[in-house]
Amino acid sequence: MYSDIQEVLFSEEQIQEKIKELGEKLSNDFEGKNPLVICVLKGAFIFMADLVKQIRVPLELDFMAVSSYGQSTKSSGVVKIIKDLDVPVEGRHILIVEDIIDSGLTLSYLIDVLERRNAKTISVVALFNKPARRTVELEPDYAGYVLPDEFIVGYGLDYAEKYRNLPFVGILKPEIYTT
Ligand SMILES: O=P(O)(O)OC[C@H]1O[C@H](OP(=O)(O)OP(=O)(O)O)[C@H](O)[C@@H]1O
Ligand code: HPA
Ligand SMILES: [Mg+2]
Repeated sequence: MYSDIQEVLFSEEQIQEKIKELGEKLSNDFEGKNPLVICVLKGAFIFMADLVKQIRVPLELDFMAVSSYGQSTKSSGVVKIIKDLDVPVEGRHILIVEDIIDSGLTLSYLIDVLERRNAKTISVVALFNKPARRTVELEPDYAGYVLPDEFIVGYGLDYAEKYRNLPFVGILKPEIYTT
């Protein structure tokens, strides 16, 4: 598994440092709002777990599973809801927790769904941002690291469902996905 990685981009320690900063900002901005924090599965599961521990105001959690990449390193362009939320979002302050914004298709689809369900406010926190690949205009309200135009894995992010359990984030060797 480790030998499939070409380069480590962000260590476990660097990621935790960034999450602390994000948690501090979010704690200030969501004071008194009892936000519904939505984890976009599967990719965001580790980020969500680490982030909420750094948000020091009352909040509620829910989970939604969406998928558009499947076995590929490029978006299929079709975002499918695999698991929907358990609770209504009407009138709620929503914080969407994403691991990565790449083409932007997943988030723009999710924001549209939540707007139609009459959420009061919708904010987005994304640990990684790959602006070079955007096909729809969209920026996170809270952003961690900007990425080069490379396919990354680890810390929840997969290629064909593998590598999610790497504690760091790295660039996958191109021969892994081109063979
Ligand atoms: O901005 P985009 O181009 O839409 O890419 C970002 C989305 O793609 C990945 O999900 P994926 O469809 O791979 O599902 P997964 O989280 O289960 O891996 C990732 O976790 C984001 O949710
Ligand atoms: N890696 C893993 N999953 C992804 C990526 C990426 O670079 N972009 C969108 N989903
Ligand atoms: Mg994926």
